[in-house]
Amino acid sequence: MSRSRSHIKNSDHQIDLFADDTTPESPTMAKGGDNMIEIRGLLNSLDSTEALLQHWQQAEWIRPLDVGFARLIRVLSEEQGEEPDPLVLLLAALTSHQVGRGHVCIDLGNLLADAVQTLSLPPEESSYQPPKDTDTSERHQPEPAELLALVTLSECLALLGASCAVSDGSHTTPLVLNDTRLYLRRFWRYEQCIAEGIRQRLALPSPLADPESGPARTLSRALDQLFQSSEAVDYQKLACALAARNRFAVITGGPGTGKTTTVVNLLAALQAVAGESPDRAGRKYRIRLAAPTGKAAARLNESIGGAVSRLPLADLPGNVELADIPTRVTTLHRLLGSRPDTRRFRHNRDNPLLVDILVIDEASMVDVDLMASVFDALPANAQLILLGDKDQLASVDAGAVLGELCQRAFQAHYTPQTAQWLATMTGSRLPESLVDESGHPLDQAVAMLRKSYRFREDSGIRAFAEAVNTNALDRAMVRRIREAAFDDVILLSSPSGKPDPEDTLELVCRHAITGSPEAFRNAGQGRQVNDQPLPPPVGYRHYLEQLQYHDLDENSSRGDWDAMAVQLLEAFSDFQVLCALRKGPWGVEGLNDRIAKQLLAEKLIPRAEGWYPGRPVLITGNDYNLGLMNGDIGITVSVPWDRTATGEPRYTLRVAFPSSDTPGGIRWISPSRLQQLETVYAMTVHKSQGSEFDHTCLVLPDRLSPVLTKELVYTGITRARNWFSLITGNPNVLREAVGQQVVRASGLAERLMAD
Ligand SMILES: Nc1ncnc2c1ncn2[C@@H]1O[C@H](COP(=O)(O)OP(=O)(O)OP(=O)(O)O)[C@@H](O)[C@H]1O
Repeated sequence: MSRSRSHIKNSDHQIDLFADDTTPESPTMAKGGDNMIEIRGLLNSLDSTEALLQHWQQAEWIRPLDVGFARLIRVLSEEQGEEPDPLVLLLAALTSHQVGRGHVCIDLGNLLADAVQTLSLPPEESSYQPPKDTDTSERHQPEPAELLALVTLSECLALLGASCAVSDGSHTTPLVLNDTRLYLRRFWRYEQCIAEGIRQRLALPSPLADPESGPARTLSRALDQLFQSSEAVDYQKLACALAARNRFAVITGGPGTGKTTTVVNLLAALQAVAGESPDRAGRKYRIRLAAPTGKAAARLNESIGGAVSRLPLADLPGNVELADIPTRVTTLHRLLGSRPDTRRFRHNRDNPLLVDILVIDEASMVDVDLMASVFDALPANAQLILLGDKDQLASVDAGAVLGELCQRAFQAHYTPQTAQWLATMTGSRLPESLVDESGHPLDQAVAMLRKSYRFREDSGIRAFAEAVNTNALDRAMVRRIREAAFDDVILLSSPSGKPDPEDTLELVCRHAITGSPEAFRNAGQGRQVNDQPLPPPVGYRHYLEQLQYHDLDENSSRGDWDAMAVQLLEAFSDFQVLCALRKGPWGVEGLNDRIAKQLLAEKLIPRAEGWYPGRPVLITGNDYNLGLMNGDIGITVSVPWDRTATGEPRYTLRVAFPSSDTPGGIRWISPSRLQQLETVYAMTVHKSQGSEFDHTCLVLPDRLSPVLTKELVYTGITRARNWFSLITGNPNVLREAVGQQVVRASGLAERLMAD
């Protein structure tokens, strides 16, 4: 079934063949010219298209994986007796490239309308010079946008539609075309699975839907006991009611808006309903709590215990006991049963999880692959509750599931029926602006918490984060921060007052050591949090001095060393430098190097390279044998547990990690056993998701790059619990960064809204 591709051999043929095309001709085509014909000619043969892809790979614009995928399409097509169209190969490679950039698919309309923006190619930091290859040195090697300017949407759709490597998903092909979205099959399937899992749960009837029913009355009584706020509208109570009614629900909110508090109350209310339900004969729900990373799980572990212990259990219907509300949080990988060397989990549709309710915290970090695995492993009628901050950076891997599901959360779009039900159940009347006759079923399952209980009204961290998030960061706000008008936020820049990279990077290093308390208002003195005095902000000197001056020795017990390591890890989490980039002087690599050298110069560490006491490390890949997860942080300590040949104690280095099994416990691991790690004086904002630090310093580079976005700056600011410092190589970069927003291509929201 070989097909000729003469229709794109030259533009005359193309115009004939696509005479009914409504897409306007591109200006480049209208201009015509030799160069255009030459560029177009690259799509005449498979070999020249493959050579071009390889050229882009050499330039590190696309990955070997992307070129390999295009080659696979060619091989599979040829096996079926079809010569694939070179344009199909090109689109296959670019779709794979987009997946590598976090997109679930490529929207061909957007691609052809603005290829540079859609693909981010060539990358802004690319310094590539074309190689002097004998075959290619004379030929112009076009950029993707130049090539794509010569093709039309209908041409792409027609060629993809005719290719044996592409289908609408109804049979197995490596590419799936859905309207104008082109997917790698795997990612189309993930999206299908998630959409199906949500849709099916939203359609399940709820015993709570009738406010007069027994279960609904129990829920209402429980909510009244659990929420005794005097506010006109208690959004936590509303969120709780809404999430209780649906087998799928999302609760989103900024830092400290009470997501943990709300979910604990929700679980108590659901157990009260179970306890009173004759169908269940007093059997409570099996509930599991999970988070995408070890760090996020540990943080929820810390906060949930307190919230559970404050529950007014005695006042609740249904004989709810403490043991009915879980306090142990596991990672999603552990819950699903990850296995080495395969992305398939032990729990799946053939071996579902034994759970009635699953709560996933920090759900913004869950990519489509993992989310699809969750739906695959959940029993069909199990309830799924996602918690997270919709405005944070999306997952590192493809997808922005939480963000998409919460696209309409701010306006809520509750139907009058939902508003009435909520009023009956909670006694709170929703503002009219949140009610919408044409609200969609998904809207009825999404709740947004709108009041921060962690940050006071006058908090700079809160004001700064809100301004970034709502596009309200103006000069006046920046001036206020610069002039230390807030207690908790400072903006530091080059002492010379001009953007000077060397000066500013020096400043970052000095700040990283002391935390610059003197730069904060009143030198950071005199603040109180929950009526307790708050110590001033610190830098890395704080934990390194704890390590230098500890008084343990060979006679100290393992328990003493564990206790010291717990304190050390806690002290380390009091400060963290965050940055946007990985490479270069403003990235993790450059900053780690510089900060380590400065710490060495100050004699806080004995050397700046290799392993040494005090070296903090971040695990960058899951290691199931050691039980370490991507994102875990450990600190290197010299311990006297080895023996010399004569039996004398000998000090060797071990890395202390918080134990994931025993709260407050420590695991000591020999550095030689650790595989994927990096020093963590500086950490990317991406890696910091799910973590919080008492004092966070965000370093922005002196030039804009595509990774610098509003979401990144917001996520960086909201990692700070009490103190936040911003250091920027160029003040304009902050303004420009918050003007850039992450938009990830995906069809999930549209699929769910299409019903
Ligand atoms: N309704 C409320 N009234 C008073 N204090 C509250 C209320 N809800 C939450 N808090 C307090 O606010 C703080 C933050 O609450 P919580 O940890 O539940 O928020 P969160 O949204 O989960 O925070 P994070 O951003 O850390 O995930 C806690 O100290 C909690 O006790």
